[in-house]
Amino acid sequence: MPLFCLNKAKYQLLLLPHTNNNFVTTLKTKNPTFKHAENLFFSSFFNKWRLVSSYRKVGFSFSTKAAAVAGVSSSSSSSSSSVIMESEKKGIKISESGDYSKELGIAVSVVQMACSLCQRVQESLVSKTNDQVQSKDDNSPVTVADWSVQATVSWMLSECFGSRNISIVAEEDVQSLSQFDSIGLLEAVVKTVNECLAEAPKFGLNCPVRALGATEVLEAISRCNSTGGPKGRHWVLDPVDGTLGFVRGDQYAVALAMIEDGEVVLGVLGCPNYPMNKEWLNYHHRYYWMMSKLSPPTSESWEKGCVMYAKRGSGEAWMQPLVQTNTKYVWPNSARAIQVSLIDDPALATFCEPVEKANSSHSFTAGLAHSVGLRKQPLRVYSMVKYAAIARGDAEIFMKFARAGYKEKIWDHAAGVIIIQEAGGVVTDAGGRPLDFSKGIFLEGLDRGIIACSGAILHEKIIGAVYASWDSSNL
Ligand SMILES: Nc1ncnc2c1ncn2[C@@H]1O[C@H](COP(=O)(O)OS(=O)(=O)O)[C@@H](OP(=O)(O)O)[C@H]1O
Ligand SMILES: [Mg+2]
Repeated sequence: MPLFCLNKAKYQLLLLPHTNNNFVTTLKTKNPTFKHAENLFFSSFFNKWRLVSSYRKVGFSFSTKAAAVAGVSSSSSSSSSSVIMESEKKGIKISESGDYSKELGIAVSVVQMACSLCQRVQESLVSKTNDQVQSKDDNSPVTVADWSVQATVSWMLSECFGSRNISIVAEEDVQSLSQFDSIGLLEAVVKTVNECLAEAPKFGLNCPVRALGATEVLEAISRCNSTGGPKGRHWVLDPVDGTLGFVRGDQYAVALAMIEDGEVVLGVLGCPNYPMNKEWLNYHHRYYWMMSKLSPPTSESWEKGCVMYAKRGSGEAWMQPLVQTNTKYVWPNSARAIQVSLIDDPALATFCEPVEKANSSHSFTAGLAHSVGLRKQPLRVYSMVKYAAIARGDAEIFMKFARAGYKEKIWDHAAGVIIIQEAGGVVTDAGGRPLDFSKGIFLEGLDRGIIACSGAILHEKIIGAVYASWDSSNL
């Protein structure tokens, strides 16, 4: 590892991947049940259909195609919102019903803004010891970034589409922030939101005419109190997905999706620390951060950060680099198409899973991996960056098996699922059925766990292994 030879054993240890090899569990194989056969048939049909649409050459095509996906045109149309006017000037077409071009264009700009906010806050967390981390009721750390992103995205979407017309389902609630002993935190959030909104023109959006006050910020956060459901249009936001990764200076994501009549129709995933050199996904981002400080800042090997997006039924998913300081964002910002990996041999495939054992059973997935012949170490990555890794072709499988009783939330999956599907992959529950985003904030009816794969062959193998081993597992 010449890159890491700092002649200090300490550093070599630090640079070890934060993954363990747990390929030791052996499983008793059982015959598939009738339900298994039925679900395999279902998933196989579904997968083949997906596969047919995904087996095409995408390569590195640039801007014009990405622009077409988002409906970019030079046409203008009348609109009362100044933010929309600005978007139109940028070339984002006002969408007709079912087109979603305007929504996609604005969502991508807003996520770019949110990523820039998060980067600033995370830099300050990584470089100093922080007093910006709070405890939520469930003891997970919550940061200024969570609330600030939620306020910013909510304010921007309300400006663009009208606060009365908009339904937003988002992770954070306003309670702990509005308590009297949170004044310092609220001040920090208001400051962070205003700093971010002041930069809106750089992202082709309009900033408020004057800085927002605390009441307006709290209002913007609490406006995200929708519970979604089977009818109508709902935006779904995870302001900082992978809070643990964020506070540890590692991977996290800003995830924004749009659900219409229970179906995810748009997904935007900002991954500010996603390394363009995929090998770095194996390492704790803190070391990447440290190395990038040591080596020249212009070095291409440290290039990181992207926003991925997709629109339902387009059969295409796209990735833009993050907007750099002093650069103006111009849609579609050198977007390039992304596609899932074509590897279907388990021995060559990489599987991802949550870092925390508490969030997914590492021993069960190690057993599955062993039984289908996966040989590589699991890639443990925080947040929906795991979905991004599959969509970009950097890994082939993502598995999550939460403990019994835990209900998965729609904001932890919506954006990632549609991006993988449009990039040519398959996402289902462990019974082979599509995830149901129509039932409110939870993925109700989820069968055991979530399986996302680059293609049908690996997907069928994993689903088969789940059926074969579930009854003997202690899940
Ligand atoms: N007990 C339990 N079981 C399963 N899942 C849980 C659990 N608790 C939380 N969560 C949700 O998992 C989100 C983090 O998932 P990750 O895949 O990033 O997990 S990990 O941090 O890498 O371990 C995390 O999202 P964030 O809160 O945005 O970080 C939670 O929504
Ligand atoms: Mg989350």
